[in-house]
Amino acid sequence: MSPEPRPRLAVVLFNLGGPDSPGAVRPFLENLFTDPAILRVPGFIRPWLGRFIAARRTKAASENYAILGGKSPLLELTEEQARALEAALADEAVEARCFVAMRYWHPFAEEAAREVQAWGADEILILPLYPQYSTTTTGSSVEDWEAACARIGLLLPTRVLCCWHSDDGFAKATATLVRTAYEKARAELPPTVPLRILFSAHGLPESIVKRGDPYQWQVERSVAAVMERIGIEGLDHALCYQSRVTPQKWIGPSTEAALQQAAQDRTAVLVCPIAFVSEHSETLVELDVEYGELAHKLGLPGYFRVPAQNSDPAFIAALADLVRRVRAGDRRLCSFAGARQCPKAFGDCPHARARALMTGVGA
Ligand SMILES: C=CC1=C(C)c2cc3[nH]c(cc4nc(cc5[nH]c(cc1n2)c(C)c5CCC(=O)O)C(CCC(=O)O)=C4C)c(C)c3C=C
Ligand SMILES: [Fe+2]
Ligand SMILES: [Fe+2]
Repeated sequence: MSPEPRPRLAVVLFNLGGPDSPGAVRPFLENLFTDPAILRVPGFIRPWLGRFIAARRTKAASENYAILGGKSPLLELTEEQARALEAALADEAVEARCFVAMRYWHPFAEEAAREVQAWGADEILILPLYPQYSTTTTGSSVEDWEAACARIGLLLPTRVLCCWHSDDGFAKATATLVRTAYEKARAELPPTVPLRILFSAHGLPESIVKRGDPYQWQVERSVAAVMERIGIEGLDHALCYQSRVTPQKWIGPSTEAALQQAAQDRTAVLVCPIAFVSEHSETLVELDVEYGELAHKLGLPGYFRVPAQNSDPAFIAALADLVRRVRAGDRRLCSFAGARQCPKAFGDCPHARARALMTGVGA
């Protein structure tokens, strides 16, 4: 007798996406800057203002992607994570397959949703590759996914993992990467030179945080969780924010200011990306090239970087564990069935409040 077929679980990984050729840079930026979660201006101005900002940003962004061979490595790396996660979930009571849905470039949510439909999934689990919830990232992708599913008539039981900023597996895997890089940097530095861990997160306009976006608070929680797992008493560390791309006031301190502070303190730095789990232009160009040059100009006694998690086995195991726990209904995770109901487990996810503030709907 052949065994009962296992129910099919589609795990959908959300990420931001990036251009796959030099010609894609401008339309990718147009998609990004016309997203109402990113450009919060009245709807009638957004299309032209978004396109205008995108046009102005195209040259600088193209120069960055040119360093990476004219395209972002994000899709390839996210696909690798998807395959590794699938392998880690191979022995489950469900048959799990991972799909990638990007927000601003291919494969868009609708392309991913069609693949899920064609595969014949029985249930869906949304796993954003953003550890911290922001209305500009996970929030925007969830809206986009729901709209895509409605368009193609994909109506399946769906669980959404809202955020995993302090997850034990994520924090431990990251702490191991930090410790390894720390020991390597320490070995290269003279013993008298101090070394500071600089956690660098993607910035956000301050107005978005003031309207209730929980991202900054969750980033702080991630830093605390990783530091706790590193477990070395009194380790010098600081948090800063990179990638400001609009003239408004963004949350700080900026990564530039943190490097200036390190120069004043005559300390070397080990930069650790804390809001990205894959390498892309903001790690490989902004951190490695631009801030590396700035560190050199400022005369820092050393500049090192912790690699992003990518498909690090401990990190993939942490993602697999999250998938299992969300399916099992672990109330300690902030997951929800249907984007408009967040249980605010542990009271530590102000995500539902953020949604209400953004959309006027909800909690
Ligand atoms: C107002 C603009 C932006 C906000 C707010 C923002 C939030 C935000 N973004 C990420 C993660 C990524 N951003 C990436 C690229 C990217 N982001 C912006 C603008 C905002 N992001 C731009 C204009 C770009 C394009 C690159 C550039 O012009 O410099 C990427 C992908 C990059 C790649 O190489 O593929 C990621 C990932 C987070 C986590 C976040 C807020 C929490
Ligand atoms: Fe961004
Ligand atoms: Fe939530």
